[in-house]
Formats: sequence, structure tokens, C-alpha cells
Amino acid sequence: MADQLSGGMGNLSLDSAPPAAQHAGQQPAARSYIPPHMRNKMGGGPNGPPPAMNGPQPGPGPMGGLNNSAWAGNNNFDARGGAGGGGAGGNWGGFDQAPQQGGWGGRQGGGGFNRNAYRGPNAGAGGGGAVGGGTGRGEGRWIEGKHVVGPPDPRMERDLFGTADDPSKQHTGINFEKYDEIPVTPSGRDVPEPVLTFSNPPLDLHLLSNIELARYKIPTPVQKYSIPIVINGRDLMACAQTGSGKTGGFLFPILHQSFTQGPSPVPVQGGGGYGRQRKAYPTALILAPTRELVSQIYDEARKFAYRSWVRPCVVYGGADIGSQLRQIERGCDLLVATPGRLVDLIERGRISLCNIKYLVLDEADRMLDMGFEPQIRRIVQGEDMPPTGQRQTLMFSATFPRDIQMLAQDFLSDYVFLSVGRVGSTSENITQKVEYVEDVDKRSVLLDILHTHAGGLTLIFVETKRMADSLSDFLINQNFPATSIHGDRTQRERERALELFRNGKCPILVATAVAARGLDIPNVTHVINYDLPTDVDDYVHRIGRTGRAGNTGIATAFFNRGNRGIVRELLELLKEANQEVPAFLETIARESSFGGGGRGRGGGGGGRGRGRGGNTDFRKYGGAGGGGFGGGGGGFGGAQHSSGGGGGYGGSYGGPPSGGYGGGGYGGGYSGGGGGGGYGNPGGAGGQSWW
Ligand SMILES: Nc1ncnc2c1ncn2[C@@H]1O[C@H](COP(=O)(O)OP(=O)(O)OP(=O)(O)O)[C@@H](O)[C@H]1O
Repeated sequence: MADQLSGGMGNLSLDSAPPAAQHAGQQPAARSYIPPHMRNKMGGGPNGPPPAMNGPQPGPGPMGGLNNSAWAGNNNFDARGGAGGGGAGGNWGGFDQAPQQGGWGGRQGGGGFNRNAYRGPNAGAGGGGAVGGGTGRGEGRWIEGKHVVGPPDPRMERDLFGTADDPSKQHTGINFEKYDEIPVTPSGRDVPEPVLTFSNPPLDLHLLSNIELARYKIPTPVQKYSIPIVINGRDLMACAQTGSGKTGGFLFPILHQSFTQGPSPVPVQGGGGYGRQRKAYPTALILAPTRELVSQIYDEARKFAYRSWVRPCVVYGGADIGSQLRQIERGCDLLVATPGRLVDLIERGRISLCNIKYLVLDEADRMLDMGFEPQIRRIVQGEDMPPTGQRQTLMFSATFPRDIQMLAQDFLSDYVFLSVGRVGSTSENITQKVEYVEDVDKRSVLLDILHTHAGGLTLIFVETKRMADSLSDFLINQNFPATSIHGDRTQRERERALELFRNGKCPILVATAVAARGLDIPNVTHVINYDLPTDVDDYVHRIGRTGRAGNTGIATAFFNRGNRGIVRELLELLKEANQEVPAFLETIARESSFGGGGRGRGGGGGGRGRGRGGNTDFRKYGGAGGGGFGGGGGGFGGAQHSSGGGGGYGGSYGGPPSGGYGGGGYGGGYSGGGGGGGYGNPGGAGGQSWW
């Protein structure tokens, strides 16, 4: 019974009387925060619990759980407080306004019933009582309209935040301060002024204490803008360089809002009963394309939600769904998910999106690109998620091609577009080298590089899963400590490979594009594009696995005529980032522009509106031109992918946005003859829908 009760109700975020919405900048939680400098003065060590003031007393004892019939739906039940056990509740004070009868205890045994946790009569279907917060390690609660921060947990703190010299955590590099020089171009109606520091106001004090634990001193440019934009209730599409802190860019304002506004009530019809099929009602949903990336975002969310009422959860495919369900049942306020697994959980009736206030699409262009669009549409438009205008939608990526921006509009309302860094540029923290290497020579050139490159981690990108395996086998045979990661490996194998890479036991990782986006691994000093991707945006993301958070890195690409499809864009990119441009690239670019064919995508340059320059707010610049390349391409694109119709996508987008995609190139070439304008659903290469 105790088991059933404790934890089992955790996700019943139920509240009849939502806390009075706090306006941005108000700090209701301030009382429960004890600044680090005060903790010592109050008697506790820097990490130890401060002494009790008027804070919660120990839990009410072994039978605390069922007091006052909370179980029967009679209101007085703190969902996460756990009805079970009781008694073990800690003795942590320090909240001068905290309840008298609380109890901090373990999720399983502690907490007990908390009279003061009652938050209103609308107990809803399951009688699941008050909202917000747990009594597990490192968790806080939302009680009577106030955020009551949980007690510090030194061990958890070490796990989450590491120590100052921990090599497994990313540390800012020598160029971190230079981020401040990066130009930021916001566009849209009434863009709020950026914040310059991590401070209160506007940010919640408890969030600030977590940011301090993470040793972040100043916000990165994308964070400076995203914080006030989101706090002011706006939607956002943010395009910022790889490794420049986009994760914090969405987590900080969402957590700030959550800490100040508290949880949302679960709808009465919500089916949040305590039967076997319990449903979670997260208020924030973060979608990302790969398992590794959602895990990483989840880890970040745990850091910044530490000791708060917000409980982050993560779900992704390829892993045991049972344990993910159990995790969700213990409480799920901020959900990080891959689209496929989320759809699965929705179909099983275990997650409702009706309470979503914040929707984040990380790596949004990838998410809306090939493969993911149907699931995203289903999640965002085909279920019970509140529509645009009633939720905030945030999209982040280092690249935002215009065609994807067009598509993304369906999910946004009156949004601000943020472009950080020169348009679509890569970071100058990354030294980019391009070497001419024929396919047959790639292995030996790679060995030369690996022999001379000392120290740090090396990430090698190849195009196919089979190549990833065969190249890593080859390297192992050559006595290089290598491993591989790709979509055909099991989740365990993928995790293990990343772990070995991260901790330096296998400092060489051969990867397919699955590792291209978002992964934040400290000390990756070299990225090698053994096979170049066909899309220059993919190249941008891949090389962005190095040179993060102001650190420096090297990116080497093996280029030969088979890669001429991206030669123009690559050239442009190198110039933009002040990199050395080898003469052969110029030559091949010239050849290409005289009709050398190419590989469809952008053979003639740009097309599809994706050319360099495709990362500006398309509302501002209209659909025209694909960043200067678009118009001219004509027929190159058709050569390989198009079975008819020709035209490639050279025509690009003519005309202003309202005029739709003129020119006709886009729909045509890539799909093999769809032709004629529109950005329909060209059935691109490999039979995969582009959308
Ligand atoms: N304000 C900050 N101060 C110091 N370090 C920061 C700050 N913000 C983020 N970081 C660190 O910078 C690194 C890169 O951040 P993050 O992974 O969010 O980058 P990103 O922009 O999402 O990159 P990508 O485009 O590759 O996904 C992380 O290790 C993060 O901890």
C-alpha cells in the first residue's frame, strides 16, 4: 500500500486554484532562498543544511500518509509529498515562511501527509491533491502558492555539477568572453531588451543559485536575449552558433517562469486517477531528434531544476519503456522526449499534453526536416496540446533554412527571430581545414592525422552505418583506441560508446550523423569529416562538436569532386568564418558553376533557399534568392535526384513570403519532377519525404 501510495501519485499535478500568476520579475520564491553567502552564517556549512528557523518540522510520523483522508480525494494531499511512510522527513529549516507541518523525506518513505500542501478544492479525478514538488533527493515543493526549495544534497550536487576541475564537465574556454562581440540580430515586433547579467530581477533567485552552482558567470548572447523574450510571453525562433549555450537559452526562462508561477492544475477530466493507468501532465515539453541529445538536455534540466518543485523526465526510443513509465509516474513536469517515443506514450494514454505551456523544438530544423515532421505535427497539432497563442513555442538551432522557417510558422505565433553571429556562420573558435583526398586515400590520410594529432578527443564523421563500423574496426586493427556510434547500434552500445569516448578511454569515435547535433562533450579537440555531408548545414552542426563554450578546436574535412555539391556553400562558409580557403576549392567551385553537374542539392548553388544566408529571418528578407545563390542555379540540381522535370531547385524562392515560393524550382528537381512551385512534399532522395 505504501508503495502504491508513495510515488504513485507523483504526476498528478492537480490544483484547483492555480497560484495567482506572477508577473515577470516578481519573486515569490525569494523567501525560501538562502544566498550561499548566508548559509555559513546560519550555521550550516556551505553544502550542509542550514538550521531550522521557522521551517518545516520533521514529518508527521509513520502514518502521516493518510491523514485527513487525503487519499480519498479529500483535498489535503500533496501529490509528490507521497502519502506513504512519512516520518523520515528531514529536518530542514531555513524557510522562514515554510509550513509547520511539512516533512522532507525520501520519495518512498518520507514526506507524509502535509496539511499545508493543500492547494484547493479541485482535487480532480483522482483526488490527487496539491501540485508540485517532491520530497525526493534534491527536490522542492510548491506549497500554498509558494515555491519551497528543497534541502541541499551535497552528493547530488557533486553528481550534477561536478567539481571545478572535473574534466567530464564542459568548462568555458579562453574565447568565452569573445561571445560578447558576436552580433545579435533580433527581428519581430517589440523585441524586449536583452539582460546583461544573471541577476534578480528578472531571474528567480533559486534559479540563480543553480546557475551559480553550474559556474556560469555571464549569459551567452543567445541567453541574454532569450531570457526576456520568453519571460515576456513571446514565441521565439533562435538561430545561434553551435556550442553557444542554446540549452540554457530555453531552460533558464522556462524554469524561471515555472519557479515563480508554480504548477498548473490537472483538468478535472484528466483521468489522473490512481488506477493503473496514470497519466502525466507536463507543463514543459522539449523535443529533440536523438536519444543522446534528449539525455543531455535532461541532465541540464536536472541541474537547473535542482531543489525546485519542477521534476524533469526523459523518454526516448530504444530503451525499456517500463522504466520510463515508472519514472514518469513519479512526477513529470518538464518532459524531454524524442518524437517517436512520445507518440507511443501518448497512444498508451500515459501522457497528456493539455497542460503544456512551453514547447521547445531543439534542433528545430532537423526536427522539421526529413523524417520527423509527421510526428511533430501529430504531437503539436493532432493531440490535446493547447494551440499557438495559448502556449509558448521556442525553436532553437544553429541553422535555420528558410524552407524550414516557412514550415515552422505553423507552430509559432508572433514570434521573435534571433540570429546570433553572422548569418549562418560557424564559430571562429573552430579552425577549419579542407584537404583534397580521393576516396581510396582516405584511410591512410586519416592514419597520418591520427598519428600526429596528440591529446584530446577526435570525432570522425562518416556517411553510412556500415562505414562507421568498418572504419572503427580498421582503426582498432591499427591499434587506435576507437569505437563507433550509429543508429543500428543498440541503445546500450550507443551509451557505452559515448561513455568511453567522453571519459577518454576510447578517444576516437567514428560516428554517423546521429552524433552531429547538439552533443556537448568536453575536450573534443578535433572533428574530421571523413565523408562530407551533402548539406552544408549538417557540416556546420558536425564541426560544432568542437570549439564549444569558448574553447578552441580543429575541424578537418576530406574533400574530393564527389563533394562538389556543397562546394559553393562550403567556400562561402569558410570565408565568412575567416578561414583559409584552399585553391582547389575555388577551382572546383568555378568548374561547378560552369555546369559541372553536382549532386542535386545546391549543385547550382543555393536552391531551396538553403544557401548560406538561409538563416536570416525570412519574414524580413522575403523568400527571395536563397542568400544570393538561389536565382542562378538552374539545372544542376536535377542531375542526380530528379527523374524528370529537371530544374533542380535552382529557381529558389522568388518573391516575398506572402507570394509563396515562386519560381518553381523547389518542388521540382529534388523530387523528380514534381515541378512547379509550392513547397509541397517532394519525395526526395531515397524515397524519403523531405517533409
Ligand atoms: N552562460 C554560460 N556560461 C558558461 N558556460 C555555458 C553558459 N551557457 C552554456 N554554457 C556551456 O556551454 C556548452 C555549450 O552549451 P550548449 O550545449 O547549450 O550549446 P548549444 O548552443 O546548444 O550547441 P549546439 O548547437 O551544438 O546544440 C555547455 O557545456 C554549457 O554547459
